[in-house]
Amino acid sequence: MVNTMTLTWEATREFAVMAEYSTYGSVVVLQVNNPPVNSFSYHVRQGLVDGLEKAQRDPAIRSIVIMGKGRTFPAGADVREFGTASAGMMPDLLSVLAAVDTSPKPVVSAIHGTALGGGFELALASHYRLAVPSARVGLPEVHLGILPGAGGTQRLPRVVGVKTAIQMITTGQHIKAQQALSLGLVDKIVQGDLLKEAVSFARSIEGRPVEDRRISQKTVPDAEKVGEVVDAARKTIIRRARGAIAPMTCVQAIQASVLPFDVGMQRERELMAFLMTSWQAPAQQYAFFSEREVRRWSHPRDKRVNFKTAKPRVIKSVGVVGAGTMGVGITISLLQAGLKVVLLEVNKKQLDRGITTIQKTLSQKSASQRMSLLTTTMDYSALSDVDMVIEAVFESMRLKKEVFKKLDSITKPQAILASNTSGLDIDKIAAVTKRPDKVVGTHFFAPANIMRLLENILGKHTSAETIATAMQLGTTIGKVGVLVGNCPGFVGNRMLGPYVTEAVFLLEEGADPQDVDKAIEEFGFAMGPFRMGDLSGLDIGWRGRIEKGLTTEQGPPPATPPLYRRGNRYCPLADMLCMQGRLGQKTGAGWYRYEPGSRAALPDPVVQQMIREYRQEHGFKKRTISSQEIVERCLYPLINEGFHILDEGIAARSMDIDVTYLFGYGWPRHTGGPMYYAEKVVGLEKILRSLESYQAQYPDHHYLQPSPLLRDMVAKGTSLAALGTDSKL
Ligand SMILES: CC(C)(COP(=O)(O)OP(=O)(O)OC[C@H]1O[C@@H](n2cnc3c(N)ncnc32)[C@H](O)[C@@H]1OP(=O)(O)O)[C@@H](O)C(=O)NCCC(=O)NCCSC(=O)/C=C/CCCCCCCCCCCCC(=O)O
Repeated sequence: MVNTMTLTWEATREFAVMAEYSTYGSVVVLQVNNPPVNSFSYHVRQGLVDGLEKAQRDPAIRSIVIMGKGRTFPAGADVREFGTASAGMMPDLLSVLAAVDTSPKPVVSAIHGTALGGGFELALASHYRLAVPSARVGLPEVHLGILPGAGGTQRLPRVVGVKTAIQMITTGQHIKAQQALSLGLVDKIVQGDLLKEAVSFARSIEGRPVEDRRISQKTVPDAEKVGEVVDAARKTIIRRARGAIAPMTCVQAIQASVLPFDVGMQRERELMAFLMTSWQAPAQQYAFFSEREVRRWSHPRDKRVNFKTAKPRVIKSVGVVGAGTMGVGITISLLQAGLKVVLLEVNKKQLDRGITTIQKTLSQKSASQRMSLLTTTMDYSALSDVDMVIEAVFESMRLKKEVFKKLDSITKPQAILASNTSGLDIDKIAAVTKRPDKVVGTHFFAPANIMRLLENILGKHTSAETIATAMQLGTTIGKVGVLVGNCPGFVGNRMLGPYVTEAVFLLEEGADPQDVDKAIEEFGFAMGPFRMGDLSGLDIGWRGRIEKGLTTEQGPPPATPPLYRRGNRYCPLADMLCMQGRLGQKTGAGWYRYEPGSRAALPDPVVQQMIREYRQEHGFKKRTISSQEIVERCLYPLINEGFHILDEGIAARSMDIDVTYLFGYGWPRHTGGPMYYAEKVVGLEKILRSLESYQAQYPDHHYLQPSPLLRDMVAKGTSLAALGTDSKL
């Protein structure tokens, strides 16, 4: 704890600057000035307490307004301070809010931008709340692995009731001003100049008693139903949490809001301490900052490939080639961002289907405006004037080369040509054009209008300007763009290879698809590998293996040992399903069976029988495999591949890999991503020893062979953070 008496004049001046004090007659306005989001770092807290004390001392002051300067009302605690000495320095946020709550002079919070977390808790501790129509409020702490620990779990239910508070806090949703007004969370929506309106409002309530305005003194409206409400919510919250502990801990804190305020606050504090000291909170905070940090991209291949120096081209119109699932999803994303799109599809039926889906998906309100940005065509010459083309045709090198040749001859010379390939060699595609510097991979994830990840692939000749443009496009359309290098499968799908391979080997040894999926889903994935395969279509992988010559439509290539391909162990079970026409959900059967019109994966005795016969034929003895082994056998080889990827410079930093998995593959956020999980949760040495031990048992499973980088890091005690290029430098 720091004794404020010892602080220098310099520091005192800093407090004042971070919470500016101005008077308007009888009204004091305290404006938080801590760009970019006015978070409550230590100096802001001290500035607010100083300002409040000064206002109380001045008899001419009769009311106080708190606002944010610049783009927003405070967006919460300064998360970068968590775990540092400044976080514990007094005054803490709780004492700032206590000073607001107990102020004898009325305090008005005037909200613009986003009042989030501690920011919204400050507003709830105030006696009145005003908001501009575009403002949003919410308590999103659950996404950072914590709870609203500055009274949010106690004050919110006193206004909206336990049921709505549970809903708001466990989802962390942001609420628009109008809805906040109808829930009683703001008192008035003000148009025009917020400062002027807030000062005039503050004058209008001067002299009124503040006691009945204190939310802390109210009781919870649905207090008598608390047990019932919690019981009803529990199952859904636990299912949605997928192993994250924060959501149910938030509920426990909200439950305490029916107790006297001080008792509830004490309970909130204890539960906050529990979460703050868990391993999940730092993991989720790492995920929050990594999502933003990947915007500061660079690549070891070329110094010019760096966000600081590379300038993007301006993109106003985009051509999309292919109106299949991916092309349609990409088109919707582009239209929603207000870009002009020319959608090309050579098959008329497919084009019509695509247009119908686009129309249905765009929100009713803006559909006609967005649709006016769309031109559809079957003729390549309609692409002659676009600034960029994204090709989204079937995943075949031959077809992609054909399309790129056409695009190269038709589009203007400065147009950027992007391929939505999920793993094909971007250099080979670029090689058929006369502008390889303007060719880039833009790997979207299905459904492309929903999934946030955009994996941007840097080819051998891709220019810094081209990659900057692809990264910028991602931001424009609301994606999280990650820059990666070119290799089969890039980062995401390359790491998926060992995961899926090992999952299928587990079937040989005794597991059923549902055993593997259950263990992986209990770990926190939304879907295990077999349910995921059925959803995406088993033919995608099968076609890929056929293209690589690993199998044929009729079975193993001639003169191939059944369980080996090119010297590596191979399990043909997935190929066998495809040969029977079991391609997943779309054919009503894959690893599971599906009732017509249902997506529920049902264990299928036919598959179980097929696996049994296969084990018998190849001499595998069924054994019981624990969930722990399933998780380790599937996830450690995936992580191991991440080390190969770092070693080869395909990803510049481990956080690029983590963000890829968090936003593209449903890796559970509370574990931080595969590389973070390996280092901070399990420990690199344990991962290495497990791989070594499994490799000793299965010497011909080549994915179990530990990466040289992993071995080296364990030997030297190096950390992943020390490996990455510090893009901020
Ligand atoms: C919507 C946003 C606010 C803005 O979005 P956008 O405009 O897109 O901008 P971004 O790119 O997201 O952000 C711009 C930069 O700002 C950085 N940023 C954003 N928010 C924060 C923040 N809260 N802290 C720090 N930095 C922040 C961001 O990284 C960007 O930086 P850069 O440009 O990349 O460098 C959006 O940003 C957003 O949603 N932000 C998060 C909002 C949020 O989650 N708020 C809640 C924060 S947590 C909180 O408020 C908690 C309050 C309770 C504190 C209780 C204290 C008492 C505890 C007592 C118990 C003690 C236990 C002790 C146990 C122990 O340790 O012993």
